[in-house]
Order: sequence, then C-alpha cells, then structure tokens
Amino acid sequence: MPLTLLPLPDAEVLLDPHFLPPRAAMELLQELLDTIPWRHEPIKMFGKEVMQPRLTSWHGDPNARYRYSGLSLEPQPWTPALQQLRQQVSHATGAEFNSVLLNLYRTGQDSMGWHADNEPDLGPCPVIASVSLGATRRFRLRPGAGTPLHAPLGLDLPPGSLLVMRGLTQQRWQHALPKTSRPVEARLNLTFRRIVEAKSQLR
Ligand SMILES: O=C(O)CCC(=O)C(=O)O
Ligand SMILES: [Fe+2]
Repeated sequence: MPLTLLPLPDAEVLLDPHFLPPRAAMELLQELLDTIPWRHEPIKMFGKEVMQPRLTSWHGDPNARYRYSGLSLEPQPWTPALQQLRQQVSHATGAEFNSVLLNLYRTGQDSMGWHADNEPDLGPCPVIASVSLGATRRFRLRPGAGTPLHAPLGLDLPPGSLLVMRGLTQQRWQHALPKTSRPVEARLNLTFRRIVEAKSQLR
C-alpha cells in the first residue's frame, strides 16, 4: 500500500496503515522487545526533573547526537533489525535517516504529551517517519499557534503502520500520544530522523 497524504492545511502528513505485513510486524516487535536496551529516563519539565511515562532507546550513526529537554542522548549502535527497517523506511519515503528514537508505551498509562519535533538539530523542515508496532493507540494532531483554525484529529496507528510528517508539519502543528483507560498491550513506536547538526560536529 502506498502512503496517502492527509488533507491538512500547512502540514504534510502521510499514512500507510499496512506498511509491514502483520506477521513481520509481530516478529519485529518481539525482536525489539528482546534486544533493545530499554531505559527509563528523566525529562526536564518547567525546570523540574520527572520520569518519562514510557521507556526509550536512541540509536544512530556515531555523530548523530540528539539534544532535547535538557537531555543529550549518545546514540546506541544500529542493530541488524533497526538497520533493515531504516532501509525499508528510506525506500518508502525517499528520505535518508541517521537516527531513530524508540518509545515503548508499556500500558495505556504510558504516553507522550503535546509537542513538535522542532529542535534545531533536526533542521527547519524535518522528515520524520514513524513506524508503530504492538497495540493500536490513537495519535493526535492539532494546529499550533498561528496555524489556520482546524479541528484536532485522531489517527489510530495499527501495528505495521507508517506515518510520515514532513514539510511544515513540525513548525505549524503539534502531536501527542495520550493515555487511554482501555486495557491495552504494549505499543512500540520508532521515529526515524535526520540530525543535520552532525556535520558541524566533525570540525
Ligand atoms: O509514539 C508516537 O506515535 C509518537 C512519538 C513521537 O511523537 C516522538 O517520538 O516524537
Ligand atoms: Fe514527536
């Protein structure tokens, strides 16, 4: 199935709900649960350190350092499974990625708050490719300040789906993965990114 562009003002959001076949998605989930060195990291919120409501792991090329919310993340090396998925995602999107952030939402109580991936390290119009595995959770999008009024939307992201955000999306829109009170299994999300700052660190 190809990626389909969603009709949103000032955003380029594309979705392929069936990027990976169900069996491949299940096998990849199990492999990543077993082999990724999951960490429970703190995050700075309004100057205070709080634990993130999810587990994370950051992988990438050696110079792809990522800084956000007061954290500086040293990338872990690519594993064979991550390397293979990177190639598949590059092929589907026509974009190159040098890093991937993995988020493990253990239960419906794990979540990610409203944000845009607009850190300077990502450049002005980043392509972010998001693969979801495990439980289907609802991903939310809403316009940011200064963006034409548009109702927030919710996208159910099933296992094996590929969501791409590019163009002005990170400048004009915000997204979140809210908690749910439904009993749900774990969900694993991978966001492939390109750290553009890497070049200047070689000097
Ligand atoms: O879990 C998701 O679908 C979203 C993850 C996300 O927004 C991020 O890692 O920046
Ligand atoms: Fe994000």
